[in-house]
Amino acid sequence: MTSLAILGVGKVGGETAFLSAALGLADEIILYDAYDPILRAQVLDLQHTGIDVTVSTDTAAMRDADIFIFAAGTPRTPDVRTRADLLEANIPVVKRCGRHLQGFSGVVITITNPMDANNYGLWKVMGIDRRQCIGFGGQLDSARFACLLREAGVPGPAWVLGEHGEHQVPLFSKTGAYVEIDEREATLSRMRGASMEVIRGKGGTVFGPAYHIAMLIRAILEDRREVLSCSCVLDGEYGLSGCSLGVPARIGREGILGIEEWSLDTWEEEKMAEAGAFVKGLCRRFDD
Ligand SMILES: NC(=O)c1ccc[n+]([C@@H]2O[C@H](COP(=O)([O-])OP(=O)(O)OC[C@H]3O[C@@H](n4cnc5c(N)ncnc54)[C@H](O)[C@@H]3O)[C@@H](O)[C@H]2O)c1
Ligand SMILES: O=C(O)C[C@H](O)C(=O)O
Repeated sequence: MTSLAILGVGKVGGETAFLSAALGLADEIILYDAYDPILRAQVLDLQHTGIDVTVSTDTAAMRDADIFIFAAGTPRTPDVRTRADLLEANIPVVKRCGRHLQGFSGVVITITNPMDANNYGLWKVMGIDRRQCIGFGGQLDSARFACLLREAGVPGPAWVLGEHGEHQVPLFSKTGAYVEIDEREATLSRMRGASMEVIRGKGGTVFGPAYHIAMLIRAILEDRREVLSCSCVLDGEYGLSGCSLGVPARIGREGILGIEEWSLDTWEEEKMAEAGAFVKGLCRRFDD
C-alpha cells in the first residue's frame, strides 16, 4: 500500500491531495492542518469525489507514510516582497513539524517558503539522511522559464537551478541559443515576478505547483530515476555546503539518488555562487 502524508492542506496542500487522488498516485492520503475547519472541509471534498482512495487524518500514521509533503505555514500576499521574508514566520512551523517526524524513513518533499532554507531546516530537525529531503520549486521555475523561452522563440530545454526565489539561476547555456547578458537579466527579472502576478490575481499559486509536485511524487513512487531540478542539501556539490539549493537531481524510490554536476557558463556560475551565499545565510537560522 502506498501512503502519502500532507501536512498543511490549504491551497497547495489541498490541490496536491486532490491531484494525487485523481491520478491514482496513492492508496492512502493522510491529511493534517492546524486549522480544523479547513482540514475537515478538505477531507469531505476529497471524499465527495468518490475516488477510490483512503482519506485519513491520523497524524500518528504520518510517520509510516512513503512520502511526507510539508506545505504548512504562511504564504506570500502581495505585500510580502520575497519568499525569504517568510522565514521568521515559518521557522517555528518547520521546527514543530520536523520534531514530530524525527527519524522518518520515507521521502520528504518541502513546499513551504522559503523552501530551500526550510528543506535544510527539516533535514536538520528530523535528523535523517539528506537524500530523503527534496525541496520543491525548481520544476515550477523551469516551467515558467520555458514559457518565456517559447515566447522568445527559443526551443529550450529550460532548466532553472539555484534558489526558489530572487536568486534563481536560469541556465541559458542549455537552451541551444546564444542569449546576451542584458537579455538574460531582463528574463530573470520577469521570472522573479511570475508568481506574484498569480498571487495578486487569485490569492496564491495552485495549479502550477500542484501539477509539478504530483509529477515529483510519481517520479519517486514509480522509481523513475529521472533528473529534475530539486533543492538538495549540499555537501560540496557546486562548491557549496551548509545549505539546500536547486540542482539537477536524479529522483527515485529512495529520494535523491544522485546530484549531477553540470558545467555552467561564467554568468551562471556567478549567479549560483550568489544563490548559495544568500541561502546559506538563511539556513544559519536553523543551526541553533
Ligand atoms: N515551493 C513552491 O513552489 C511553492 C508553491 C506554492 C506555495 N508555496 C508555499 O507553500 C506554503 C503554503 O502555501 P498555501 O498557498 O497552500 O497557503 P495556505 O495558507 O492556503 O495553506 C497553508 C496551511 O498551513 C496551515 N498551517 C499553518 N501552520 C500549521 C501547522 N503548524 N501545522 C499544520 N498546519 C499549519 C494553515 O492552517 C493553512 O491551511 C507557503 O509557504 C507558500 O509560500 C511554495
Ligand atoms: O511565489 C510564491 O510565493 C509561491 C511559490 O513559491 C511559487 O513560486 O509559486
